[in-house]
Amino acid sequence: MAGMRVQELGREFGLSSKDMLGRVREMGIPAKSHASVLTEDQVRQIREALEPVVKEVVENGEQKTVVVTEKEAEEQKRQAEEERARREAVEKERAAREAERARRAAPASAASAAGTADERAAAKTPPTPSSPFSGLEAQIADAAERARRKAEEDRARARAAAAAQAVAKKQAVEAALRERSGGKKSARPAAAERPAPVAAPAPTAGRAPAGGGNRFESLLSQIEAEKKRISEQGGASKPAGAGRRAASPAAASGKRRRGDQVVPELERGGEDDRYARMAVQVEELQRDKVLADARAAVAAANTHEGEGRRRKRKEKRQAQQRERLEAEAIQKGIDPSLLLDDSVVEVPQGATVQKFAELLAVGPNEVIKRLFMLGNVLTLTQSMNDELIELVADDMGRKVRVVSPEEEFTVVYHDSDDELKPRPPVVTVMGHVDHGKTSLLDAIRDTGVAAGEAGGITQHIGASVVTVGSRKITFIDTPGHEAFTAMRARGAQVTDIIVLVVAADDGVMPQTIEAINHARAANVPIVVAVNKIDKPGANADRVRQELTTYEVVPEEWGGANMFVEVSAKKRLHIDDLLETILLQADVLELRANPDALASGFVIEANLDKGRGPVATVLVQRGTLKPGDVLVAGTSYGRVRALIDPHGAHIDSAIPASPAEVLGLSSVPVAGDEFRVFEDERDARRLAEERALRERLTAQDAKTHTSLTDLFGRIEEGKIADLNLIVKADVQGSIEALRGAFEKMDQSEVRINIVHSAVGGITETDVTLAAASSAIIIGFNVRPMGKAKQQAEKEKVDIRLYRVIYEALEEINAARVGLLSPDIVEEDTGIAEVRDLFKVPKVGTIAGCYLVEGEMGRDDLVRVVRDGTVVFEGTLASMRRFKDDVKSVRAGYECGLGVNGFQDLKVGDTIEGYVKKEVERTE
Ligand SMILES: Nc1nc2c(ncn2[C@@H]2O[C@H](COP(=O)(O)OP(=O)(O)OP(=O)(O)O)[C@@H](O)[C@H]2O)c(=O)[nH]1
Repeated sequence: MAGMRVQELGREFGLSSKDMLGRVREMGIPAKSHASVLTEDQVRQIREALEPVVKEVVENGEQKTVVVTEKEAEEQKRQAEEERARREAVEKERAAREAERARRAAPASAASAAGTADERAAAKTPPTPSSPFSGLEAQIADAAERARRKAEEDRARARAAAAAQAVAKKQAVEAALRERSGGKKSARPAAAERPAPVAAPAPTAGRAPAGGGNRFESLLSQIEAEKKRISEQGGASKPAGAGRRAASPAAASGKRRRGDQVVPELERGGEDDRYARMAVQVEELQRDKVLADARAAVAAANTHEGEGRRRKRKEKRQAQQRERLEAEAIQKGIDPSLLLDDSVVEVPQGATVQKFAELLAVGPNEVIKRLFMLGNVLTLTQSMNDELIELVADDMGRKVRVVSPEEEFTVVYHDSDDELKPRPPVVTVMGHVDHGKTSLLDAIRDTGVAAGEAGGITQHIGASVVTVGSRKITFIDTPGHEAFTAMRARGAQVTDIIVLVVAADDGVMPQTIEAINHARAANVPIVVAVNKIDKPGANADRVRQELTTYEVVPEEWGGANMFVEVSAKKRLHIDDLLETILLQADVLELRANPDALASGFVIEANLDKGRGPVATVLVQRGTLKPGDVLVAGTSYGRVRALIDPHGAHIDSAIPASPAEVLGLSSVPVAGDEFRVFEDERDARRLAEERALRERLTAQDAKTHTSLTDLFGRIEEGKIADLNLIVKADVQGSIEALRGAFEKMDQSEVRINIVHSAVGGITETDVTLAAASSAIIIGFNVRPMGKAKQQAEKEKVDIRLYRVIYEALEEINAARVGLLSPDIVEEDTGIAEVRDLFKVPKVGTIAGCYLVEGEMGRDDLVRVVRDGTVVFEGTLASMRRFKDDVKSVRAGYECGLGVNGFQDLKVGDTIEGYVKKEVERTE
């Protein structure tokens, strides 16, 4: 049952809706009206409270449910009073009527003196009326009156008896409570004060019906006396022997002492104990209610407080976790929302199908099926690449985040101020070709050696350390921006200062500018070494002047760059340069924590025949020692030996120190980060996962950069360089293109011409393009041999142009994602010229063999000789034997004439093509 209305419950107890509502409210149960629905609990509570005080009484042969409370008892007394008054009035009236009847009957009795016994008997009962009808009426009225009176008397007696019993029981309750409440009170001679014993009213009541009219008087007076006595007694007993009277008898009689709850003898009392039970129950109810309220209040307070505390703690923990995740996400360069979203499942990079299924709690078959639908047939133990992981998850409506091993093992170093110790600067030398980078490094090393390392012969390990007084400077041996960029591309930020070498006789050159750009991109300060000042044409000021254009401004001119004029060849001012580098280092306040597990970058690595994989590492933090377990890229191992740039075995390498490391499992790559692990297993795991990832990346790399997706890739940050292989019919085109690129803004994407040459596009070009993810640009050249097929296979983008302008425009557009719709030249057929015929008035006709496809009469054609397009135009004629035809298919011979081109040669190819506009997909 869902609930019950107040009125329904009232009906159950024989109470009016109003009464029931009052009771419900008294119990502290909120109910607005009689129609309010009570919950099951509330109904149970009300029943428990009311049932003990509900008593079945029999009245006039009918069963009736009566609920009695103290108030009702008083009401009953009041009614008894009223009844007594009414009865007195009735008695009076009856007496008057009797007198009247006697007066009327007097003549009749004289006339029938000799009447029968029946008549006498009749005369005794109803008075004889004056007329036969009036007599009968009087008799009927009399009989009715008597019956009514009798019923009233019975009712009054019953009420009086009930009231008397109630009083007696109340008294018994009082006595019982007094007894239970302690010896002192029970010792009071209360009984002696009582005018009548407890049981007295009952026999009185029992006698009542036997008596006449006055027996009610007597009974009621007894009740009254009893009431008064109880009132007085109750009031007197209250102060517990103090002798004080209660303020009012009603108050005294209506209250109970605390602490007296259960009166077992009364509990057993049956119907007669109604009053007592009621009193006890009311008290119990009140006490229980108060206690329950109190308990509930305490519990609520505790719960709220506890809940509050718990909630606060939970909230704090969650906030901390959120902050930590956010910080981590920012550190790792990922979207924090992915880390914070609980529904995102983290899948390690290169996870197998089985692992993926496990992580997503789905059946492996389901994954395999979806992979199959996506065109990838993978088995349980095969790895999924990032894209597949995301695709399949997306397909399943799940959110995943591919976690790279790097990310998994990413550590955030926090060194306190006192742990940081000054460290030497790490310097890279950059500059234009032949401006003297190598010479300068040699000069510096010589100077350094001369200054500190007696007899030391610097061996090439990728970096060298020079000593200047008590200080050291570490130089990265590989000069030029290629190595610097390659390192940077791998995330290696090893250089603190760049020494920009500018030949004083040559001035600022393209690679000088590139070097400036790289330095700026890496946010590394530049110290300018104006070299070759020994040369006759040297003009250091011109160099200064030119560099200002690129915001490299000498300090003496108010700029931020220190300039030193040197001669690497003559070893002039090398000391000054070193001092200046140290000054710049001072400005940078370079510091590192040497007391930690070592980490840094690989500067160089190679496979030594005798020593196995050898890596030169630059320690950036901590101290590297032999025996350390390190991971460098996909390589890991225990450091078997540490060798310094002088070839000496050392037992530690501190921050900014280069050292050769022996003992690695494989050869790492320059720019790889290295890290010492406490646990060799972790090291192996990270290395293995990285190796796996590399293999997957290699698979992915099949799609090389193309102009179409160039912008997308730049946007995604996947590429920062656009590598080009330029093939042209003449050298001039290449030079013109190179010049044009140099003028282009290369701040977003740097354009590198990886390779350039005159001639058709060869398979070697395609291989090189695939290796360097380059785009092949051809000016008036065509792919030769199998180059085209290979390019298709390797997904190398080949772009063919006729003029430089077209190429520049398209590259520029591609960089900003504004490539116009692609006009694709779709090859139709290729014909080989095998013979030549001179036809009068028509010109040269080429006897051809269709080697590929199907060429149409209206196709555009180009004449290609040694991979170079020698002519482009349309066909003048297409014939098979003597007939003009619309098309010729592969395997057939035909005669082709080219409009406006007579210079056809045997060995040329005539390529047919059509132009088609293709919607861009990006
Ligand atoms: N007169 C003079 N010649 C110098 C000086 N420094 C270098 N050279 C010469 O310039 C030429 C190029 O020097 P390198 O040190 O090889 O220049 P680089 O920048 O390393 O050249 P790449 O490695 O090709 O980029 C050599 O012939 C040097 O001898 C100098 O201070 N004075």
